Amino acid sequence: MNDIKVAVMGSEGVGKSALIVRFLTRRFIGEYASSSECIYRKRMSIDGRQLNLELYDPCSQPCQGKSTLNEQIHWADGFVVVYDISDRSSFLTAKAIVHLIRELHLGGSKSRDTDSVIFLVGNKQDLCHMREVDREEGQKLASEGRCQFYELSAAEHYQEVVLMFSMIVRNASLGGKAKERRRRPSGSKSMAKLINNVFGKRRKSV
Ligand SMILES: Nc1nc2c(ncn2[C@@H]2O[C@H](COP(=O)(O)OP(=O)(O)OP(=O)(O)O)[C@@H](O)[C@H]2O)c(=O)[nH]1
Repeated sequence: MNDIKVAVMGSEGVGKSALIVRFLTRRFIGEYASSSECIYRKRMSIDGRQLNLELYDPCSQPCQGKSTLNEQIHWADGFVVVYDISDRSSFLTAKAIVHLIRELHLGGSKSRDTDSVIFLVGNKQDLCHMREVDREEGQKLASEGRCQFYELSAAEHYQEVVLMFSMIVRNASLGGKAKERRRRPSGSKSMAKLINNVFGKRRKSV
């Protein structure tokens, strides 16, 4: 079965955990523990193919064994880069992350193949009365960084969140890195071991 690894990235408090929990459990809880990083696992069927999804939720606060941004980028097949539409500084962080992913993961590749594995997400759309980042700015960054763009609310939207995650998983499964792993099954085992060593973290199944 195909393993697909998606990292959810962005600055503190933008709603990374809220989006993941919404996708995995349908619920919006309101407060989420953020003292440890973790990988959530889920089996999915996309286009009739069975996939094992691993979703990485980083820890914004200093914590033991914390992986670096570079490690997260090298680990993942697909990226959800989140900012909060009511917080401009989170948008600037998202911008820096998008550029870093393009440089490190995609090696500056101009191939169309790589265009669809970064999703830029403006979260907390329900706070549009406190908006600090215009939708057009998000769209502009997405087109510069060749990302897909979504504006949504983990608090209020369920279908949109599910659609967004389903699309990134689908695109990541078709991307170059996942394809390469499928061609080299023996390599994938040792890679999984290596990743476990790097992250050395608890895994959750939902
Ligand atoms: N209004 C509103 N609040 C949200 C939304 N998504 C998340 N929040 C709130 O934003 C706060 C931070 O959410 P988290 O999911 O913990 O954010 P995070 O990015 O995982 O934060 P760290 O783990 O600290 O990096 C919480 O109080 C959430 O309830 C949203 O769509 N709308």
